[in-house]
Amino acid sequence: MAGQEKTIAIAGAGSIGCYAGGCLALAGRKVVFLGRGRIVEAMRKGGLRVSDLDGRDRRIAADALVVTDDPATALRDADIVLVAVKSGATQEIATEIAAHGRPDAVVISLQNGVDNADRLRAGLPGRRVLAGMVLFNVVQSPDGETPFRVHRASEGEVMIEEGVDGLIDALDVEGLAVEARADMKAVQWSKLLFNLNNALVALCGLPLATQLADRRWRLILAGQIDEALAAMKAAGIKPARIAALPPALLPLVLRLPDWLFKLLARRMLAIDPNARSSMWDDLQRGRPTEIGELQGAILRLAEKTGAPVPLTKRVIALVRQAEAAGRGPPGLTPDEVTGGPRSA
Ligand SMILES: NC(=O)C1=CN([C@@H]2O[C@H](COP(=O)(O)OP(=O)(O)OC[C@H]3O[C@@H](n4cnc5c(N)ncnc54)[C@H](OP(=O)(O)O)[C@@H]3O)[C@@H](O)[C@H]2O)C=CC1
Ligand SMILES: CC(C)(CO)C(=O)C(=O)O
Repeated sequence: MAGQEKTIAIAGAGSIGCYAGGCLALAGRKVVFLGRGRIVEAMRKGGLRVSDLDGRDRRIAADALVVTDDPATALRDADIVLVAVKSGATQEIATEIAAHGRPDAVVISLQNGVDNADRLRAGLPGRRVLAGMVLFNVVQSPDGETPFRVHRASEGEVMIEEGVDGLIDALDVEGLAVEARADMKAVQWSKLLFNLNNALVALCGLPLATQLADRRWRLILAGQIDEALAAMKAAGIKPARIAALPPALLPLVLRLPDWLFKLLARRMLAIDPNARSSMWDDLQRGRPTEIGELQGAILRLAEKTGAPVPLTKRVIALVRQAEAAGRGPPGLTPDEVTGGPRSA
């Protein structure tokens, strides 16, 4: 696949889709954004602003963008389809790609969770579907800000399953560091460990940097990671190393006192002060969350292996309650999440 002339469709123009698509468009790639309502309207009206924590800040005028809410228009010419919808919309987007996409297009899931690429494969038999994983956070501008802005709020790469020649050349551009991996299942399980914090951020409502700097929250995250690692071990799953720390050391480092954690985990804490988590975005907008794909994946492993996951179950229940209440992030304290004071 020869990179530059390929047409890239962004299936789900939200935080990740607009950031990835924005970087690709700024690098001269042909990009078509498939989105919905609020964001399509904002991009058509005011274009797109793409910024990051390294100080890059670029704008793409509305008339230089191809933005549509029509799947046929977005997908019919695409050589590469980057899927960036939330997990709950995977089935629907697979149906749209099956109906309107080219049979030879390469479809890449950029979604969190361990099952989305497999779901796309099931909905797109005979098509080339690759797993991908985004390791950074993206913050969207508040409603009404013009132009609509997506800001990469932390460091990190995009990892994509290896196997298609020229794909990395087509996608690895300024602001979007893309790397091919042979072990994407293990990468997905490893990213899931980090994503266990999405629910805690959603439940407390604090910015990610503030929440992670507080040991009481880190103890809860460490407890969830302990449960997840034990369930993975019982199921024979070995998460990949995707960060400076090997997965097995994460709980240990998270349990360090604040001063030592801040010293050792500088990269983890190098986050824009406004960044929260994609699950916080969902509660904030009254949308269903991905709790069933994140903590839910650990619960399913536990049910198969018999590994005990009481904290995981409690976090799932609290997020479900918040979804049902529909009043946004509930602003819980660490004790309210655990059901009482917690020991180290
Ligand atoms: N945000 C982040 O920082 C990170 C997110 N991720 C993962 O990336 C994935 C995408 O997350 P994120 O970008 O935050 O999600 P967003 O909700 O910001 O973006 C998804 C967008 O897709 C739109 N959409 C859904 N279905 C369709 C459809 N059929 N046609 C057109 N548009 C559609 C949604 O519209 P509507 O809301 O109207 O349904 C929404 O605007 C998730 O799996 C997430 O976990 C991974 C790393 C970081
Ligand atoms: C990068 C990270 C972990 C940021 O919280 C994320 O994946 C998300 O918000 O979904």
